[in-house]
Amino acid sequence: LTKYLSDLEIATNAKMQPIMDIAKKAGIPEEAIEQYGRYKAKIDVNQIASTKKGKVVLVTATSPTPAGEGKSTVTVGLADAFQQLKHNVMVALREPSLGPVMGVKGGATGGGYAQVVPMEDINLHFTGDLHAITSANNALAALIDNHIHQGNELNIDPRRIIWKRVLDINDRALRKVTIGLGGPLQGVPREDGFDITVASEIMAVFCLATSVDDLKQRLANIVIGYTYDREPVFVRQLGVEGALTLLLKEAFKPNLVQTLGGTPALIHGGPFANIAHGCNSVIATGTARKLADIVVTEAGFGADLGAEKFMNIKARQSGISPDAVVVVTTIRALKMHGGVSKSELTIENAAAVTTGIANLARHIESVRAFGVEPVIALNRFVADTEAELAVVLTWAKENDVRIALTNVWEQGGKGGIELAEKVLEVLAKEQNFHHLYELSETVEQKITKIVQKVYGGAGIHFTDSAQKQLMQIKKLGWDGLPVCMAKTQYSLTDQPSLLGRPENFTITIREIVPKLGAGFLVCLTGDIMTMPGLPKQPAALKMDVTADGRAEGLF
Ligand SMILES: Nc1ncnc2c1ncn2[C@@H]1O[C@H](COP(=O)(O)OP(=O)(O)O)[C@@H](O)[C@H]1O
Ligand SMILES: O=COP(=O)(O)O
Repeated sequence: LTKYLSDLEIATNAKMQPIMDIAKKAGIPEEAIEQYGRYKAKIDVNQIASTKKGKVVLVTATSPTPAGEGKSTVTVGLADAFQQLKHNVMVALREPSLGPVMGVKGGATGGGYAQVVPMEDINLHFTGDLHAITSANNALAALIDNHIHQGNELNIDPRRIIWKRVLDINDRALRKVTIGLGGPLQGVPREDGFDITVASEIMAVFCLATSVDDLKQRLANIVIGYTYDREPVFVRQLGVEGALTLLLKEAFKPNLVQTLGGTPALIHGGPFANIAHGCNSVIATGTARKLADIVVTEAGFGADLGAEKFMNIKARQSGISPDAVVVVTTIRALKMHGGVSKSELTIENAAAVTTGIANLARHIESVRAFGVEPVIALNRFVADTEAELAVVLTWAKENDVRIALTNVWEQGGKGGIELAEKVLEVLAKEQNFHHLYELSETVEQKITKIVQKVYGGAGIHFTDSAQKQLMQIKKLGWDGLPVCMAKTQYSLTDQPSLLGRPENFTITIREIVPKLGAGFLVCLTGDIMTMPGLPKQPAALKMDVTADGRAEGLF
């Protein structure tokens, strides 16, 4: 195989335009731009007066392999293709978490010649937003424990605090901890635990808030736990929503960078889609819509996760509904769903593609359940053979689904022209977007609809503790909220090893966590973890800094 440059080498060799030129291209007024060096800036959205509402193209995927199937790559390449076709286009992406960067999956800045740059900055500390979110989350945790230590006026039951600390690193050793040890001066001992920052409700609030004031109100509404009388305790009762907002107000401004093709890109917020809602911030997508005729954005993992939550949570709260949906799939993912082991995914196996295409079919049906027409982006890898590609291209034609063989990783925007043309066909038609459920339906009905119409399963089961939590949620009147399913990304079921297109299965809800600041109920299924662990060979092992100060091993 031809020696391909790494993502980092391509990004490092690229000649970036000064961010002020990118901002000008995007139509952002100078007074709105707060530069962070020559190639990054934060945008004061209050200085953008435009009332335009550009069309939104949501990029999702089929159930992925651990490496991911190319949503970020296709998002960037498709936007560059629209730009080559002379459309006024912007990208809206989530910010990478250091969890996957140092762990299994790697970065989230696309790949090959379809990347956002400067990829090294974006994949590491960027403009500090994730650190700000971590600090705000942990400041709240410290303020809760201090309240208890100083006399516990609110009568908080230390055994029923649901607010956890966070860290933006995969660290299984922190999943369950005991704090306050060492005697009366060290606080009040209790069990605690850490989630990864991108699972924090602060991240969700940050991504769903429409203004600083809305951010503050949402922070005030966060439930941190319950009193000894089982009454909920809100942040506002601690009187710290102002401090938390102060810690977040600069981070709350979306970040402007560029693609390798010079397309303006806003990157802001980064919730995972398996344990959180998986969409970049409303303020970034909303701002991009004010500036561009077409906004290409993505939601995490497969259509059963990020896309479902985009439709039922982000679109419902923000009014930003998709005008087209791109479903990214790959020969390797379909082979995996056709029963091929991960170590053999580069070996030709058209028959396995034929079997695994059932997973793609399921996701196409799911997108159509929301009244939006999907376009398949068959993201081509060098190992793909004509016979394997033909299986998918033929299936799409026989099933009347638009499809484009997409080569943006190798060619940048040029490799996405056919995809852009197919998406433009959909954008030219009125869509009949609708949510999957009404908020007035019961929590059980909402989850059942997702299981049946998106996962393809039969029904749901609540564990005893989840049943008790549901009863309390109903008693407190919180059951009118949408649900945010926390489920494995590998399977349509809650069992990671059940691939392909399982049917007649039940999803088990083991815990329900009310997130009143974000405005949804997180329903944890199977063994999903909100603090992932590092793998045997973390990506960190390949990272280094050369003698002349250059990064190495960043993908
Ligand atoms: N066509 C392709 N050929 C080779 N590598 C690719 C291709 N598309 C994506 N990749 C690589 O696969 C990984 C996952 O891509 P990414 O766009 O991050 O997926 P997702 O956003 O769906 O998680 C990245 O390392 C990216 O560089
Ligand atoms: O939340 C997960 O997002 P990716 O699919 O981009 O890894």
